[in-house]
Amino acid sequence: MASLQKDDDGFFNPVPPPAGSPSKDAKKPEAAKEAKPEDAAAPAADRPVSPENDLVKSTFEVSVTLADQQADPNSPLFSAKTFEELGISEDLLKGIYDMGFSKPSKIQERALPLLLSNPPTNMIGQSQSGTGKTAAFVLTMLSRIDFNLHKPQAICLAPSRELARQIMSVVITMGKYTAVQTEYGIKDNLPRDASNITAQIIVGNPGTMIDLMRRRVLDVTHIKVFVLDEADNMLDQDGLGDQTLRVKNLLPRNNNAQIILFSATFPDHVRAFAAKFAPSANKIELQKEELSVDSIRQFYMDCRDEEHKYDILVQLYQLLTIGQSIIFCKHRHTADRISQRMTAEGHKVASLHGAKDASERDAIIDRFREGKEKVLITTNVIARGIDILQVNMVVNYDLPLLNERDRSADERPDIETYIHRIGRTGRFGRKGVSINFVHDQRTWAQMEQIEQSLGRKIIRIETHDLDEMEEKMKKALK
Ligand SMILES: Nc1ncnc2c1ncn2[C@@H]1O[C@H](COP(=O)(O)OP(=O)(O)OP(=O)(O)O)[C@@H](O)[C@H]1O
Repeated sequence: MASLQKDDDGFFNPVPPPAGSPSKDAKKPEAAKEAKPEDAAAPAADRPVSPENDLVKSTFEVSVTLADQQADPNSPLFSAKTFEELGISEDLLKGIYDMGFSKPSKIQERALPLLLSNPPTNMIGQSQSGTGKTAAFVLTMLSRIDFNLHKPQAICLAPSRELARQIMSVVITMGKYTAVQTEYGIKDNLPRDASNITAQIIVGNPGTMIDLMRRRVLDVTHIKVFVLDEADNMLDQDGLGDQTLRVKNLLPRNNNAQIILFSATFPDHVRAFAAKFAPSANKIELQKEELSVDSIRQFYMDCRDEEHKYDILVQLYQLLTIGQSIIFCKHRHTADRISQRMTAEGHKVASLHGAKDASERDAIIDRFREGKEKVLITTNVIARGIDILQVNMVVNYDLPLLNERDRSADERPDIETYIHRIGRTGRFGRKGVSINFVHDQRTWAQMEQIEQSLGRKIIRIETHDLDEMEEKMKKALK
């Protein structure tokens, strides 16, 4: 939890367009309405695929089945409708098709008509990781603002700097046929003596947003839409809850902004607060057993001790670098130490956490996004929201525990953070693998609790049999 709170810092760096960002003249795919499997592969073409490489190839091939998944009523990617039928403006439709989207996902199909209807109604929306929630709230912000009014009209808050930058890149890409103007509410983006923000959409972190509002750099008189991405985390009293509430309380008393909360998880202890925060909201909820995505195969490896965990990670290096991988540790110093050791032993890895300065953080995530680094060793700082399609493996070097959120002695696993961490792979129908390292009775029991909570089997992989390991991975990614 500590790392999540400390994310709201650093310097502004321009966001590179997301990998595979649209070409200027791109049009709606001809066969969008009746996408054939081959057509569906187009959105994934941004990934650096080497055809001679089995694992990457199989990950690539899975995207070919996207059209099938979007036609399966049981899939979270299913939709019976087209984007045209959801009431989206022409300019925004062009932006969407430029991004290679041909059909909405389930959450987009269900949420967009509710989000766009008048009078505006609040929304609490839940959908599995990687199923397209960002597009739903970004399209709402872009649909509701008056482009002729040069005042802030939509605020979007996210828990980390990295996620705010990613959301902004979606706003810019989707809104490229509109006259939208945007500004960051992330630390050190604006000079201290900045005057009034005239941009319409502001995306950032709550600490900086409070500062901008208090200093009246951010005039909130005209705010019509207020979005919380990763809303359960943004509202959690053990997380960013206080700061988020302060942002809301700084909006004018009579302000009727549409409040939109999205997340893949809404644990019981934040549900009541969420309902108070977004009164009379339309609600889209998941059942407990729907929380984790089928396309992510979950494994565990039984290590002897802490040192053995490191050895196994090194042995896994070849598999980790076939696509891209994210390794989650509990502490920043663990992430740094592993990264330094592996680097000294000749492996190419990067580490990212909240203690690094912001310009460095931006450079590290950008390099990873561009595929220049293949292995990223990190903390919970990027457990949520980060969308990098080519990530096909996540390793929980340390399992996430509740005591990282509330600094208590609570050694139970943090199920929500686990769901978000493994959700960095298996994005929008792609296959992915997660591996948990356990090394003693305690961590074993914690993993069993995760297994029980999610109602899913976590499969053992032997630590001494690299061939078996590779075999299982290949099968999982097929
Ligand atoms: N309709 C669509 N067709 C094809 N791709 C889509 C569509 N909607 C979203 N995507 C892509 O799916 C990926 C996942 O979307 P997004 O990041 O919005 O997921 P999310 O639901 O917010 O996940 P998380 O809970 O992890 O934050 C992105 O790469 C996005 O561009």
